[in-house]
Amino acid sequence: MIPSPNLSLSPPPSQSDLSREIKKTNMTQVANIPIIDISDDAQDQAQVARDLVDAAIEHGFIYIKNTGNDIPLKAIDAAFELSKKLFAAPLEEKQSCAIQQNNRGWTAMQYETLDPKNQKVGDLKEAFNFGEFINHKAQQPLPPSIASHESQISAFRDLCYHLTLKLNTLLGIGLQVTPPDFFTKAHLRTTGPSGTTLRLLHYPPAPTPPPPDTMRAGAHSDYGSLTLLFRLPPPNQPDTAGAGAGDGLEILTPSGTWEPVPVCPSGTEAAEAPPILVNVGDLLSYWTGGLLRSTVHRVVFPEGREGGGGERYSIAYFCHPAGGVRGFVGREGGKGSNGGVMTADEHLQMRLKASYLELYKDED
Ligand SMILES: O=C(O)CCC(=O)C(=O)O
Ligand SMILES: [Fe+2]
Repeated sequence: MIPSPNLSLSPPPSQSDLSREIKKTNMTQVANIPIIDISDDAQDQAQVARDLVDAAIEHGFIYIKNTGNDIPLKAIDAAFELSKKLFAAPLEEKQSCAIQQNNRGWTAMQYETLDPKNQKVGDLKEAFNFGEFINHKAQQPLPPSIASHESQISAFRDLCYHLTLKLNTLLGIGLQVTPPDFFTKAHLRTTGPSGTTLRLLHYPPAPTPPPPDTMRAGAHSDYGSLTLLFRLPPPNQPDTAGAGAGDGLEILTPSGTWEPVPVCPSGTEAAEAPPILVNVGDLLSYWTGGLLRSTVHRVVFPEGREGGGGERYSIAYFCHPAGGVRGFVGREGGKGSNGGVMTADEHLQMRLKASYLELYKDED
């Protein structure tokens, strides 16, 4: 059953144009994404749900206060340590786990092109995708340098899984879908295997000057329903405002401008850990008739910025509904096996084919 979100929901009033203009003349306008605390069960959950939905409608991006209640801060630190270890491993080790059409494994520098229509060369990044685990065991080869951390990776995936279930539940409540747990059920592991992927990303230090026509990650929207993004603050640099704002991640605004998304937005500078960034992906946007916005984003070289040009690590958790769930009509016009409506898996395959030209070169 396809949910029918309450389309009479109207976006919250946006910041006045005047204040935007004033800010623009003084400094880089950073994205005005709200910070929401979903970790405090004593809060009015209906209100938290409405706040989440409002942010998902207006921005498609939401900062989740990182209190450590949902994902212990130590687990995030340990995941970054693991990522550094993995990417520092010898090339042959990573090559032995090269990405397959099941979207699992290592993608070399410039192997993926997230914006194939506009990019002349692939993204200047490498990544490692972990697909679903079964009984805490990876269903794919792991590089020897991190093989002993299999249970740690599985546990981190589980923490992300539970956080996305919580977010899906709140979005269902906030949108008043019928039944309210519609999104949650579609994402339960018991509903079936899914394309959900934990992805470690490594961007090498930016060359000076950055190569022309090259992006760290080309402009794209995410393929799944929700994405969690963990980032590290750029060293030695406040990233909240000014010419050096952000770590290179930018979102496309409805007016067509790019706005940096700081790792530590204003008000969180003193927090023990940066907030977790959540964004709506294409599937959740299609499911809600476009009400929730799947915002286009990219990672640029920090041109003219003092910090952020060094090596960069991030961790993304792409949450997908069970692969057999139907109901997706892509704006790309892809056709599913039963006419115009795709399953979650069919949609994922369509998107992977567009960004991994080499991996699918032998197919039509
Ligand atoms: O590395 C980042 O900050 C963002 C990466 C991203 O958008 C993606 O992998 O989909
Ligand atoms: Fe993305």
